[in-house]
Amino acid sequence: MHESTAPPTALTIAGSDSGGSAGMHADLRTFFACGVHGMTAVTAVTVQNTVGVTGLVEIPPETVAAQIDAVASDIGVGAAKTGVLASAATIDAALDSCDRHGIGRGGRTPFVVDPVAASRSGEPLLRPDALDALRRRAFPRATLATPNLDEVRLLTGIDARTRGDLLDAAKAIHDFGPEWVLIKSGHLLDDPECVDLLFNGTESIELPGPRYATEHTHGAGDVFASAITAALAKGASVPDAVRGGKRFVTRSVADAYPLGSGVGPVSTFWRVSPRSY
Ligand SMILES: Nc1ncnc2c1ncn2[C@@H]1O[C@H](COP(=O)(O)OP(=O)(O)O)[C@@H](O)[C@H]1O
Ligand SMILES: Cc1ncc(COP(=O)(O)OP(=O)(O)O)c(N)n1
Repeated sequence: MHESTAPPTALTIAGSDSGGSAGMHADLRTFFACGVHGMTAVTAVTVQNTVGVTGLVEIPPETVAAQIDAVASDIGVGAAKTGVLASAATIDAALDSCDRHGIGRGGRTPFVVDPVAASRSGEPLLRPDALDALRRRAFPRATLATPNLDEVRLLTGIDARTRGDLLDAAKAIHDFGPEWVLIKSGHLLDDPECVDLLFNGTESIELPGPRYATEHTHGAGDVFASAITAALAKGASVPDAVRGGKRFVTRSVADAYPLGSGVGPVSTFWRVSPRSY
């Protein structure tokens, strides 16, 4: 009998998107494209398409924890990331399980906290009580936190409007306890480029990238965090994983495609089926 070696593994603790553009769907497609076996702990089911989110049903917190326990105890988790965490109760249950399995700072397994708070069309994906739980439980365990500028505003009150404001934003998030912080610049619409900032309390690294004139960027943040998580699962350092993730998401935005009548997704299959360049 032929047995091959198992690939690296990564876990996403996230919500589903019925439209297939964001959330755990984007995460799994990115893990696949990066050669990593993807696993899921589903936190919420969203009713979502390219126009917006019209419903969200939370999975019971104990079921979220049970999913993490099931895959960590049997398959093993090379790296983990979060997406929609829904509520304080889900964050507490998920972080208790992560603690049991050495996921996050102080453990063996790198942990990327993407503090998704709302859909791009503005519908909340997080209960208000979850913001404090993110600060109290999730960030102190994070190897890397990856907020966008709306999430920075919600979590810190800092309203970053130019590239020059990103370091203050990174410092404020870093104060909550993650080892590294990645501030994403996609929402700086007046900036001709998309230059993100990586910070660890002493070192700050700029991640340059072009800004493409496309409205189809649904799922960009999920794809970025998942590509980073996949690289961490393969053993990359945080700066190398983030540089690789930036290349991956930039190419994904370059190949973004229209879908439905609203905002289309970034492409996660450009390595298999490239459209541009
Ligand atoms: N129009 C664009 N062209 C190129 N890169 C983009 C564009 N919009 C966003 N990005 C990049 O996609 C990644 C996700 O950024 P952002 O949109 O800020 O996060 P989120 O999807 O969580 O709101 C970042 O690396 C950002 O620089
Ligand atoms: C279920 C679900 N999870 C996350 C998001 C948000 O996706 P993200 O990539 O962070 O942001 P946008 O690129 O869509 O702005 C979502 N919509 N649904």
